Amino acid sequence: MSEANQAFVTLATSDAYCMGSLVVGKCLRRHGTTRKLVVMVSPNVSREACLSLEDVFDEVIVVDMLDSRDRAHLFWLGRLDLGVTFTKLHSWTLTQYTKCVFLDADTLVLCNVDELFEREELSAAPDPGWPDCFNSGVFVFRPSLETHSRLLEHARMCGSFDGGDQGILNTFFSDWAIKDINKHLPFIYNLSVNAIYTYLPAFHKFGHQAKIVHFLGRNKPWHVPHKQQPFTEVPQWDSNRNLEKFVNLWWAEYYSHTKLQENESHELQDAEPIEQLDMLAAAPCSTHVSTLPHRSPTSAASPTTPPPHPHSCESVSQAEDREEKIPSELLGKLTLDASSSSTCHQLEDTSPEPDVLSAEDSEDLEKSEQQEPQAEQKQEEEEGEEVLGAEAASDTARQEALKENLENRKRWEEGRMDYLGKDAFENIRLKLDEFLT
Ligand SMILES: O=c1ccn([C@@H]2O[C@H](COP(=O)(O)OP(=O)(O)O[C@H]3O[C@H](CO)[C@@H](O)[C@H](O)[C@H]3O)[C@@H](O)[C@H]2O)c(=O)[nH]1
Ligand SMILES: [Mn+2]
Repeated sequence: MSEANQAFVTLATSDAYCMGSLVVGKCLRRHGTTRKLVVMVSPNVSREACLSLEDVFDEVIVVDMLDSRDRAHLFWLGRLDLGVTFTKLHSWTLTQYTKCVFLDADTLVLCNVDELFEREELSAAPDPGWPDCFNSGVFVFRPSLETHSRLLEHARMCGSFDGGDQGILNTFFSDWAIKDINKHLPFIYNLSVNAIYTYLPAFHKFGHQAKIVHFLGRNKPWHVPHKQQPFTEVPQWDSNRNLEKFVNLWWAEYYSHTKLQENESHELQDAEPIEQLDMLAAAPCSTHVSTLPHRSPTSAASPTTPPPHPHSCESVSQAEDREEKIPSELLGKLTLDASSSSTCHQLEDTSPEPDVLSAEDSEDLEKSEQQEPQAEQKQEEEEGEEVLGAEAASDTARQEALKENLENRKRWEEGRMDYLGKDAFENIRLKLDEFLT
């Protein structure tokens, strides 16, 4: 089978996710893939973002946005924003290729992974949350219009149990868990960063073999301000330091040159992943990564001096609310309209609302929507109460605790959250859960 008919595919439906797609393309190039690189973008993605992607990808293909609008299930997933992942199903329309490997925009490829093309549809790694399901951030598939329409029909008839593509794909390729072990990709091809927290000993033992890291979950590397020190406040968290290395590596890829100078030395060219990580841990955050040549040798999308991070003063939700944009230094001035609904194809009938949106679900959903700000406030109050209640010993301690609490609050209000530590989504969710039960 010809390698020319095979491609890596990724997807971005916003300029923020384009940052991730750009990194996916850059790291695949740098590790010398022989396959084509394709990115699907939705029509609302800015021209500047598309131009930047064109420097790295062989094809930038505009596809209609598909949104499940299945808020009930997305609520349980904790990610109301993921209805648009239905757009991933359009990957099956890329019939100019016979076999493809899909990579989420929040993945980081650490070495050459072309061997994935030896696998068959549908090969994927287990999901860390429910290992009998596969994670749809990395999977091998065969484009086919027939499969595409069957998938859409399946979505329409059955909906998705998580409101996103992963739910549909798992019920469509429902024998994945038991039928053929060759379709189980090793976890090192889709190492979710939360596994660093949930099974740190395994990460110590096997982490150095990782080939693709997946920043699964609400927090993405582009939310962590470049050069900020989000990890130093909890130095005892070994897992955070590991995560920091991956995030630094992601930024190094992001700022890497896409242009190859003849005979240029390649600082990080295809080194062993763990060596790269060590190097990056020691190197300043502005480390530049040189890339391998690709089809556009005269283009240079990245600046030589890294621009400041665009959202260093915003919370994840603030940033998401107003649709993040790629740094203008990199992509020029952006004029992204946050509302993409006009170009958004909904699967109106897809969401099995009458069947699946039980009264209880709706109530919970409404409750969460109404109470989120209150919950946040209560969280702050509780934090204060916990701290204040714990001391009671001396006024000085009380004042210090109060001061710290106020500082935390100020940091939060200024958008300087510790996303990967105290203010991690998991911690906030715990507080919300406490509040809601
Ligand atoms: O606004 C969005 C949201 C997602 N995506 C694309 O869809 C992918 C999946 O979204 P992501 O935020 O990466 O989801 P995860 O945190 O990885 O969550 C899990 O759940 C999702 C919904 O089922 C699956 O798509 C993921 O593969 C699975 O890992 C992204 O990487 C992008 O390629 C966009 O382009 N725009
Ligand atoms: Mn993902």
